[in-house]
Amino acid sequence: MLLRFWKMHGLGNDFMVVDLVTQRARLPAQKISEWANRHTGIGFDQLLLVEPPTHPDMDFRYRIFNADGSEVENCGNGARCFARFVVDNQLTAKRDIRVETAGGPMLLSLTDDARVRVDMGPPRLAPAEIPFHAEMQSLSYEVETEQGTVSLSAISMGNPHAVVMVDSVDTAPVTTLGPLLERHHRFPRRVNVGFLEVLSTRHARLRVFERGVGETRACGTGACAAAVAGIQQGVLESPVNIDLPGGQLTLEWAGEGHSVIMTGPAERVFEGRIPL
Ligand SMILES: N[C@@H](CCC[C@H](N)C(=O)O)C(=O)O
Repeated sequence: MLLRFWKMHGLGNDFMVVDLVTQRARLPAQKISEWANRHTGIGFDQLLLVEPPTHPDMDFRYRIFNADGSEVENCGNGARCFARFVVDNQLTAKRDIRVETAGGPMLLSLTDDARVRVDMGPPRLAPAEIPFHAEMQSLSYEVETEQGTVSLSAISMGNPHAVVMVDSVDTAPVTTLGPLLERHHRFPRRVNVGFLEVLSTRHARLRVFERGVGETRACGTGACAAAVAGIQQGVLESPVNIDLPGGQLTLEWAGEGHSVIMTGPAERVFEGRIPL
């Protein structure tokens, strides 16, 4: 069979998006990592599946697979592409779309300026919910690594994130410390690692070493986690603009118990069919 898909991206974090509402397919992990390959496949950071909901109050189920084939709980840039995909493919006539993910429900809304606003739900800060091994919840934790002791915040946006404050993202050890922390024993389900440089209370820069992928051009959930970490530590204020290598996201957060709101673009690159 030929499987129809769209190639999309949100700030250069790129996706293969497959409609499993009108098509039926089973996609083994090995197939996903073959297609993710940038030399011999389609090339993408994540595969996004659009499925019918399993709960009556939801519009769709949204599933996410990293380039290594592992299924994960959430993807923020993908959520914006998901909204654009279901609207442009006329899978819904709604402008406010409720989706279920393994990381919890999300509300996706198309804005008048062609961007997508996502209610990502509240961040989870209790160590057991991240999951992260720590005796008690704290704004920052000291973690021992082969590169010395690293001070980081640990936050779940449905998926796990570590945020490390740096003086400059240009010189931050993204590709050396990133993989060490990704597989650190204190993060039993591995972790996405963000390096945050604060420029002012409303403006920051971020690079993210993503679990199951490596450094990407942008990470939506990583930007949410970085905004939460910065606001909690009193160095950022909501709303905050975060510059990633692929472009800018706007994040809003009113504090513990409130949802993080992320706004940014979602683009279609091309559509295709691939043998399954
Ligand atoms: N690119 C994403 C996050 C994708 C999942 C992540 N790599 C994980 O393993 O949790 C985003 O935009 O949030």
